[in-house]
Amino acid sequence: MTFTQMLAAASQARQSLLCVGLDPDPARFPAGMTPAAESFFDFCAAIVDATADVAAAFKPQIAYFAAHGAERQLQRLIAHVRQAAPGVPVILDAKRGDIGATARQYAREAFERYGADAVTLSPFMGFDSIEPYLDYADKGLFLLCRTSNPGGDDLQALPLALPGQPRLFEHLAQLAQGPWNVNGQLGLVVGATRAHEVARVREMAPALPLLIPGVGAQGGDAAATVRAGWRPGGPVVINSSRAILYASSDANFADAARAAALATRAQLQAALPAGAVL
Ligand SMILES: O=C(O)c1cc(=O)[nH]c(=O)n1[C@@H]1O[C@H](COP(=O)(O)O)[C@@H](O)[C@H]1O
Repeated sequence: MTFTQMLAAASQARQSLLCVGLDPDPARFPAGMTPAAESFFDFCAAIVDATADVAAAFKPQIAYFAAHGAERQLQRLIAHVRQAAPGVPVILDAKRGDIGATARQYAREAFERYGADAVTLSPFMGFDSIEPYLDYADKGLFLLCRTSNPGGDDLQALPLALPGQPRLFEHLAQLAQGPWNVNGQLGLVVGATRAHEVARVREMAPALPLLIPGVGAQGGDAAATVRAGWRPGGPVVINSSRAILYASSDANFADAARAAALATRAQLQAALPAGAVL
């Protein structure tokens, strides 16, 4: 099964477009939970258990683990997702990008060490920095395209001296939809804070899966994002991390996370066109 098929099956089974982001910040752990390495697993596993039937995907952000030496906890967590939410894909958010020889090591890290189903990549170094990941033909590769942060404008919005003068992110969407997508593994990251550009990316890349972060804590418009990005045959998965993880800082944090995830899923579903089938 390819990553895209896996994502579609999970999205259909859970009637959900929601990706639950796993960004464990010890400064925000609930009362009574220590910042010890084990807590990274305990906290995230509780969130996974509470949202296992709501999430179409989980997206652990590797820096939140690696910065605290908690890589083993990330490995345990991904194994836990397999048990608690079978069939739900894990998107490892690593935003890697390097020369081919080094990229090969990053690919091995994502897919062999962690066993992720997909990874986020920075395409800034060009196609040969993506190529080593293509050897893992059943895995998904989400290329940063039009990111949610304000500084995304600095480079991504620059017009290129190419026919039609596409902006950098538009050109990238074309490459990912076309010549770079040799195994059909590519998807794009587009920020929910830029709903009108989600629509533009969808126009340039009608069939690619879109990973859309930026709802919740970053204030993106969840409904506008779905309307702009979802098409039959053009899947989307919309990530929310902090708004779910830290919905409560008390002992009831997992129940609060579940409530936040259910509310977000409902909001995303309500924005689908009438008669849409996931
Ligand atoms: O690739 C990403 O996931 C990503 C791309 C982007 O453009 N913006 C963005 O916020 N992200 C990630 O998505 C998550 C957003 O977290 P919240 O703002 O807490 O929902 C973080 O893990 C970010 O690193």
